[in-house]
Amino acid sequence: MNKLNQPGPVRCSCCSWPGSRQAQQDPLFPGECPARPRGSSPGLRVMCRRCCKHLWAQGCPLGFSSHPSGGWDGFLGFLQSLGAVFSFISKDAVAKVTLLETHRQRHNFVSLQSMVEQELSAGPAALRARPDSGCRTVLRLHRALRWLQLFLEGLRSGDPRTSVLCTDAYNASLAAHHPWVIRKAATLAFCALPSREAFLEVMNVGPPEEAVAMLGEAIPYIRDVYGITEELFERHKLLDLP
Ligand SMILES: CCCCCCCC/C=C\CCCCCCCC(=O)N[C@@H](COP(=O)(O)O)[C@H](O)/C=C/CCCCCCCCCCCCC
Repeated sequence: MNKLNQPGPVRCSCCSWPGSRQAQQDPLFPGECPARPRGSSPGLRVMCRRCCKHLWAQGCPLGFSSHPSGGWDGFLGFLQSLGAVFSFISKDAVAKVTLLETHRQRHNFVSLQSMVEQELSAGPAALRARPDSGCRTVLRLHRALRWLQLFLEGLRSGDPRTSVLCTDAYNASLAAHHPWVIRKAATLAFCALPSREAFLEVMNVGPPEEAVAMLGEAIPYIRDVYGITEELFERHKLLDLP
């Protein structure tokens, strides 16, 4: 039976995220993530989950639930598997995802858009004064997503120097928003990154050329997700939340 005609929630066959009613009624809703990788790497499953533009744009509950069906757990596990040198990064990511998940459950947000609307309802000044708002937390992860996009584009290009790729991606995205000490610590950590082969292998989608092909499919979705968030935050003047 067509997934759109099924009673109950439609689930992405890739990540099992249950689509919202709005998403289910949308003829564009694919019922599965178009960036579905063929392998089972937690890191890439997460990338895939997070990069389904339909789910994100049309009702994915913020798109970064830490619930197993939400996807972040896998990526964070991947980050943690990189070792102690990356723990200050993974701890920050875990803290931010946990905060967002708490907000999502408390307020029943069904989408990024609904979170922005709700948090702005008290006025922009009140939102700017909140150190724990969902919007400022999403903004930090949104900037990290830009890093991810640039880094994966570099990996796909064939350049074997992962540390250089990572540093360049960082300098073109997150670095401008970090104090000196964080920039130094991040740049040092990047020196400990595994090789390009190891990255492609951990994606677990087969030989390197298949992993590269999968990146070619997934990166456009990352760009879309980034663009959707950027446009939303720009429209509401939230791109410089302190
Ligand atoms: C809406 C977007 C959803 C999806 C986003 C997915 C992005 C996945 C990419 C990377 C995961 C790492 C997440 C790191 C988040 C860093 C956020 C940040 O900028 N935090 C700083 C500011 O926070 P506040 O103090 O204002 O609350 C914080 O000071 C930073 C702490 C740690 C250093 C962060 C360095 C980030 C380097 C990112 C590269 C990750 C390297 C992984 C190697 C595979």
